[in-house]
Amino acid sequence: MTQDNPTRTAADLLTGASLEMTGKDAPGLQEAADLLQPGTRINVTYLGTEDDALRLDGVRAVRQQGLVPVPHIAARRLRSVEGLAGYCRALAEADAIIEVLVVGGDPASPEGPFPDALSVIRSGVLTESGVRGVGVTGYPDGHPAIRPEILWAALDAKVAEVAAQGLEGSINTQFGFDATTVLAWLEQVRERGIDVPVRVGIPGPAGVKRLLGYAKRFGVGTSTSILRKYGLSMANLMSTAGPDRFVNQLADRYDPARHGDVALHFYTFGGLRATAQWIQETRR
Ligand SMILES: NC(=O)C1=CN([C@@H]2O[C@H](COP(=O)(O)OP(=O)(O)OC[C@H]3O[C@@H](n4cnc5c(N)ncnc54)[C@H](O)[C@@H]3O)[C@@H](O)[C@H]2O)C=CC1
Ligand SMILES: Nc1nc(=O)c2c([nH]1)NC[C@@H]1CN(c3ccc(C(=O)N[C@@H](CCC(=O)O)C(=O)O)cc3)CN21
Repeated sequence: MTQDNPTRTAADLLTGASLEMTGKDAPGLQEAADLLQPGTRINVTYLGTEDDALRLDGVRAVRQQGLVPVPHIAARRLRSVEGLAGYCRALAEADAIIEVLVVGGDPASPEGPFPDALSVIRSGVLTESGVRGVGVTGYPDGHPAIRPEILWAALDAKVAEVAAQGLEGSINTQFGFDATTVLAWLEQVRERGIDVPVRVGIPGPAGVKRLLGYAKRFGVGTSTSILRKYGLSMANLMSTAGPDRFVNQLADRYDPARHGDVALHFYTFGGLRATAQWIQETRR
């Protein structure tokens, strides 16, 4: 430990952490809200299994709790420009168009006019709706269907476009289980000259079976050694695994000079209260 690189604790790193929910988690948010710091950002996903009405339920629930909604927009799921504009209008009416996260979207081919996040940002619809901040995604583990050089080029282009529109940029990463991979990826991001804040995605405490299922679905690395380091037991699928070790490792080795502005983002996978509780206990 040197004076210009003081050791951080997990509690330090948890300041300003954000959480993620789906539209149907709206009732669950009520049970978690009392555990969250005022002003906590809550992302509301844009799943193919939900519609705008359900997503808006989630967004409104966030507002009702005095928290800050960060709605997601999945480019490839949008059917039309009007559909995007309509969703943005509804968000504005719900006083929820402060910051959005634009993701590519999982459909193998686009369902409408937007093949990627960049085309949504370029459309100008977001700025016309009054958005001030736009987040984009990052992939410390890579993406199963997209080559790394494509991902890096897309990241450069999106961050540049967001800045050119005078918006506040940020990067939200896919969840992962390996702090070493995340730190190496952060160094690469900064070496490219990208200096926007990064929210490092991690799963909240959840059942092992569920975590592994989502990891497989989204192409997140789960080698035996990574899982062991994370503290997740493959031998006990019925157990629960929390991000304790991951967050401690990240806090130990985080160096602002090399990794830049970093916060944490929790994928709650249906466990909003469990995650909120974990954050509260770890911040103590
Ligand atoms: N929270 C969430 O919902 C998250 C979703 N994702 C998913 O990761 C994928 C990539 O997203 P972004 O980095 O925002 O990409 P992007 O929109 O910036 O696109 C980057 C490049 O990959 C291509 N691409 C995008 N999605 C694709 C797909 N599903 N299949 C094949 N090629 C695709 C695009 O055409 C473009 O060339 C998307 O499928 C996105 O939904 C990733 C992280 C979190
Ligand atoms: N490529 C990619 N696509 C995504 O859609 C995606 C990611 N990555 N990374 C993580 C986030 C978080 N995601 C999710 C997906 C589903 C639930 C969810 O709550 N699902 C319900 C029902 C699904 C089930 O029964 O399996 C649940 O109760 O778990 C939560 C977050 C989707 N997300």
